[in-house]
Amino acid sequence: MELYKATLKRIKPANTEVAVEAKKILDEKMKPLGSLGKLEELAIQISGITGRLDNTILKKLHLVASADNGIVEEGVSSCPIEYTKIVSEAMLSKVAAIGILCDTLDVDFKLIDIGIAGEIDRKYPNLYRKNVKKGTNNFVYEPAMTYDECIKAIEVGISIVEENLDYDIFSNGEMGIGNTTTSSAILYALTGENLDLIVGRGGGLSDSGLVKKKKVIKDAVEKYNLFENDPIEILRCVGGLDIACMAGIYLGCAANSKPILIDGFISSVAALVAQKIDPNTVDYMIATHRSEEPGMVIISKTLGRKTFLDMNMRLGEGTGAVLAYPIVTSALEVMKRMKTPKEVYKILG
Ligand SMILES: O=C(O)c1ccc[n+]([C@@H]2O[C@H](COP(=O)([O-])O)[C@@H](O)[C@H]2O)c1
Ligand SMILES: Cc1cc2nc[nH]c2cc1C
Repeated sequence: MELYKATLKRIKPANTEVAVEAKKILDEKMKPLGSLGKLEELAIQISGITGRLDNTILKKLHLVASADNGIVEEGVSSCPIEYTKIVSEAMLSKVAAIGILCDTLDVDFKLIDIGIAGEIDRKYPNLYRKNVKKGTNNFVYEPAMTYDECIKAIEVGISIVEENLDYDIFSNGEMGIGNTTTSSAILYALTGENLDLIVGRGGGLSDSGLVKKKKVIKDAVEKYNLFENDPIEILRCVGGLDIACMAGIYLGCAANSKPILIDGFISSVAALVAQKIDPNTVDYMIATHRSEEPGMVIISKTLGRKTFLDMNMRLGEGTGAVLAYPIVTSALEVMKRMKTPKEVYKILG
């Protein structure tokens, strides 16, 4: 609880003066005003985040939070429950998508067991063993976790960012069968939007499964009286340990002036939780790809951040976020290396 409270005290808005200065520098380059579109926006945002005009991304860290969800007992996922553990190990062994993308794009990768039900017996150098609980409770019958468990998972996210402050930029993702149900429930409680616009098929749910998924979400949000409730109460009643940990990662990045790339649906819902805890956290977040889950439209509107990749992806793991690294890196290189017309004339004699 102490780390959570102390971190909230340290979160400040990004530096708008430096962002304005960055825009001025970009406007002077040899190009029509604003013609590099999103690349310019990214360079300006990152300048505001770090408070510097000479940003280089050398070290990139991708964090995946893995956890099981008790709500899967209700038949809300088509995926085998043991996949949370098996796919997590596949990621660590670099045979699942995210391990391969991180390898390809020179991104360091660490996985956090924040609540996997099974035990990972093998040794992995990049595994954080921070299990708070062996999967959450089924929220149909009781809150997914206690207040203390929820704060503990958030604090793990914060402390892992703080252990890795030698990195220039972070990204996150998750693995957890059933987590499109927990994230949809949070999104519903936070926004009160139409359930049909929020709830999707996740890993590939049947028609009858989808009806059940909407019903358990609606019933739980009403039962626990979550509309307009405090974000921690929403998170602990119907959320997941993976989402709590990612919310902590966003808070940790904001408190330490580090940019963080958001991934798809679940990672974006965790971003909304962090936004609700402190709206200034959004200054440090970079939305990347539009997941195919239907609720992404409402998330973008609520977060006020537009995605720039549309790859028809809905895997999770942070795959969309990691694909954005070359674009973000390019934005900073352009800002640093492009010249003004005067400089170009001088160079070319
Ligand atoms: O990130 C996304 O946008 C996304 C959309 C749909 C599914 N997923 C992944 O699929 C799993 C959850 O699906 P489900 O149907 O079990 O709730 C979980 O491991 C997520 O990483 C991820
Ligand atoms: C195979 C598989 C891989 C995943 N990676 C993230 N979520 C996943 C869900 C499934 C089912």
